[in-house]
Amino acid sequence: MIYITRREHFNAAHRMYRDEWSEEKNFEMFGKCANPNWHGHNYNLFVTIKGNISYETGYLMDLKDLKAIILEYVVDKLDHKNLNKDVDFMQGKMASTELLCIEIFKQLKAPIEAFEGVFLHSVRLHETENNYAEYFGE
Ligand SMILES: Nc1nc2c(c(=O)[nH]1)N=C([C@H](O)[C@H](O)COP(=O)(O)OP(=O)(O)OP(=O)(O)O)CN2
Ligand SMILES: [Zn+2]
Repeated sequence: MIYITRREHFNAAHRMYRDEWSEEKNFEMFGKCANPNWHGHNYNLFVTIKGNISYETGYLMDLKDLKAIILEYVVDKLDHKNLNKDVDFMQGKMASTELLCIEIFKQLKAPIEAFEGVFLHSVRLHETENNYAEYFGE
């Protein structure tokens, strides 16, 4: 069993708030992240797959194929978008690092695992230099 990781990058805007809460309650819970003026992050995404190497190619999976999947199913949907409004798989969800990380994992699992013998191990999402979430599936 070998693990290999591909890093991708996207920029996105968001705001932490709940519509049904008052402005005061949102600020109490989320502080500056509730500011009605949206703010953005430069997200770094690390996708780790696992499986057995083909000794013919030396590859677990061609990283060009992994890149294409991440771009099609995740990055193209998130880059330069508003996470609260524009992203189909984030509709009705809080735009936190944790939930975004879980949803990205769900987006990637099937297309990656369509490759024989390849499994999605984890998704790690860095929101800032200091904060990241990591999800290994259920
Ligand atoms: N559990 C979570 N807590 C917070 C999240 C999150 O997704 N999950 N997100 C935020 C905000 O998005 C916020 O914008 C983070 O930015 P910031 O506070 O500037 O980031 P840093 O922690 O890296 O900066 P410091 O200077 O260390 O505050 C907040 N919380
Ligand atoms: Zn933020």
